[in-house]
Amino acid sequence: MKSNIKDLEKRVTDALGAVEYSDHPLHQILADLWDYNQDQWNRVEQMVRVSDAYQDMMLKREKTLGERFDKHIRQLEKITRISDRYQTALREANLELEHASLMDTLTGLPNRRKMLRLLKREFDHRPEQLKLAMIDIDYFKRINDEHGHLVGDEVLIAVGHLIEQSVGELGHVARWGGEEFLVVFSHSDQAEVEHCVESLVKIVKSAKFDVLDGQMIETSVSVGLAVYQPEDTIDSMITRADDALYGAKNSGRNRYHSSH
Ligand SMILES: Nc1nc2c(ncn2[C@@H]2O[C@H](COP(=O)(O)OP(=O)(O)OP(=O)(O)O)[C@@H](O)[C@H]2O)c(=O)[nH]1
Repeated sequence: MKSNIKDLEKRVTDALGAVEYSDHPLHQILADLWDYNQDQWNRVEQMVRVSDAYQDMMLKREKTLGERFDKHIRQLEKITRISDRYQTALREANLELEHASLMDTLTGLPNRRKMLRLLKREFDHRPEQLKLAMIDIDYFKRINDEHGHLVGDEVLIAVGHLIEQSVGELGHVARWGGEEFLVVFSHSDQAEVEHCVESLVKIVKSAKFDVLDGQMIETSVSVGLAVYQPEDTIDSMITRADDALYGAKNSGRNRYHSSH
């Protein structure tokens, strides 16, 4: 607690009794002591001011650093979000590409590539269950020649749908190429498959396709059926289905033949 000089003088005078304080030898010593204390006090005050200024500066610097850190974090978050979006878009584009590369753009059916994959999988797992039906539209060239290519396309699409509907859950249908379709049956017995193929031939024959130019077009299909044999490979099964189809064509079309 800092004392006032007047208090001090009074306390000293009181302590010395009647003696006049200003004449006393202690007067100068106490005055010097007072000056010395005052100096110390000023020094302490100055140190406190320096310390406050230092703390103030440190707080400001901390704040600036914190703000910069937050800004960097925000930028990082933004970059991460952009990168996530980019990766998702890339994944989706890849899936779309993959899907597009496996589908026939005209009929919307799986294409030959996809069918070969499926065939390989089925062949690896349970070949003894496999039956293939190669289906070809009869005299399709005539439809193109008489009605034009666009009408031919419509007939192709319509026949593809009919085949898909007729086969249903029994098998998988693909556009094999041109006016040919391939059906893979992997879990049905021979009688079931033969019945399916036979009714498919009838259904196409009795259908009337209402196409672009307003005319009703009729057509038919020929089918070659290959049932798995122990020595078969995928290629040999396809060849046997093709041979049977050739037989059906040569026997007058609008029918199915089984390979031997
Ligand atoms: N419109 C259209 N025609 C196609 C397409 N792909 C193949 N074709 C046509 O299909 C026709 C096939 O003719 P051919 O191989 O002579 O057979 P076809 O006339 O059906 O006679 P058969 O098979 O012997 O009964 C050709 O004229 C091809 O141009 C297609 O995507 N769209």
